[in-house]
Amino acid sequence: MTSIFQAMEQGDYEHLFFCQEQSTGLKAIIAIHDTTLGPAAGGIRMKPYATEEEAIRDALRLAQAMTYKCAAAGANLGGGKCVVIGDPQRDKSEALLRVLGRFIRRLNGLFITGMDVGTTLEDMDILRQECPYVTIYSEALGGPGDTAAATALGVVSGMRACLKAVYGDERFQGRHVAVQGVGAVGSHVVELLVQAGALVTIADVDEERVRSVATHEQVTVVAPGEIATLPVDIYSPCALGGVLNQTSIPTLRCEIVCGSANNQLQEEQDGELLEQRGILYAPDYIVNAGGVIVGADSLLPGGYKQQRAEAAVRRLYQAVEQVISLAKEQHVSTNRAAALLARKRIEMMKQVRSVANGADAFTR
Ligand SMILES: NC(=O)c1ccc[n+]([C@@H]2O[C@H](COP(=O)([O-])OP(=O)(O)OC[C@H]3O[C@@H](n4cnc5c(N)ncnc54)[C@H](O)[C@@H]3O)[C@@H](O)[C@H]2O)c1
Repeated sequence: MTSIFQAMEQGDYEHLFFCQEQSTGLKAIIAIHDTTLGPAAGGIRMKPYATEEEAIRDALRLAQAMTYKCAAAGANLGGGKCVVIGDPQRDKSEALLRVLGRFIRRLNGLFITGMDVGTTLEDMDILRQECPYVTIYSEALGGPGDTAAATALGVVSGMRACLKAVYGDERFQGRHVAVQGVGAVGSHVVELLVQAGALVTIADVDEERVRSVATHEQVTVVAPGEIATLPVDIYSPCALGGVLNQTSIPTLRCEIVCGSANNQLQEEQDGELLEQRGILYAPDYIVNAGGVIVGADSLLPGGYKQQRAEAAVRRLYQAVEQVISLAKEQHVSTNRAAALLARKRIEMMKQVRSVANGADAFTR
């Protein structure tokens, strides 16, 4: 890696914090990318990184991705990430989590957080004892609880915006959706689609999962290898990343791709391949932002309120609508339009901030 300051300068990062505590073995890095739109939001990832450099790189990369996610999703949040160096099975302890909570509390709301790979909702409950800036925690403690349902609501709101753009009608009646992966998010997506009157086909490598979800008469099951190429209105990847690539895109037979899986496009240019095929792609990092949006609600006056949080998640409809219209206007793919939209929002608020600073200077 180039020097740390060079890396920060290249990606225009605001802060990089290193947290160390001997008795618990805590070694954590908190990257704050951009707080123009609001406090930096991002989860806590715990992984046995091979080197410190790898951990720093991951924190920087993921924090930047969060800036774009929040901005494009219309949230008033910036981007950050915390990575903890260690094996979650072996090295995680209550004391380590509480110390980390204290470090995050010291940042005074600059960074708000929840779980990610290697951390759980139970871990967040422990951190929450030390730090009010942990925004995803158990319902029993007054928090939003597991965010899979909110993520699914965001995905289905994104599907509605896509249906409206493609067919001029956002309703699901008579529409056919193929859901790939019916885990935490996918199972909720299926439930919402069934309620809305869609025909749903599902596939999962875990047969137990398939059995538990295929209980409605509107739901049919196919083998995992078949789900992506069904002739459907919407293909919804809710399992793995990289499913949209040079090999898979020519075989798709859907009008819309909209699902929760992270990093669905193997390469940025796969967005153009989808566009050339006339398939509308709802950028994954926008439609799967429901969890982050729900978390931010915990910070509002009176604490977490489910109805208010769900209303905010439903507004992902408008975020997707904006991306679709910007893509048309600029003749770019929807994934490029999402990045443009994110940059536009950040630039707009940077200008507002400079005006505010000017006014402050004047009154002083
Ligand atoms: N949970 C959230 O709130 C959330 C938020 C944002 C993004 N995401 C992303 O959404 C995706 C799903 O998340 P989740 O929390 O539901 O995970 P999960 O592990 O609960 O569910 C994933 C499901 O996909 C199945 N699967 C794996 N490989 C498959 C294949 N080849 N074909 C069909 N099914 C397969 C698994 O058996 C599992 O049931 C992930 O990419 C995740 O990163 C989740």
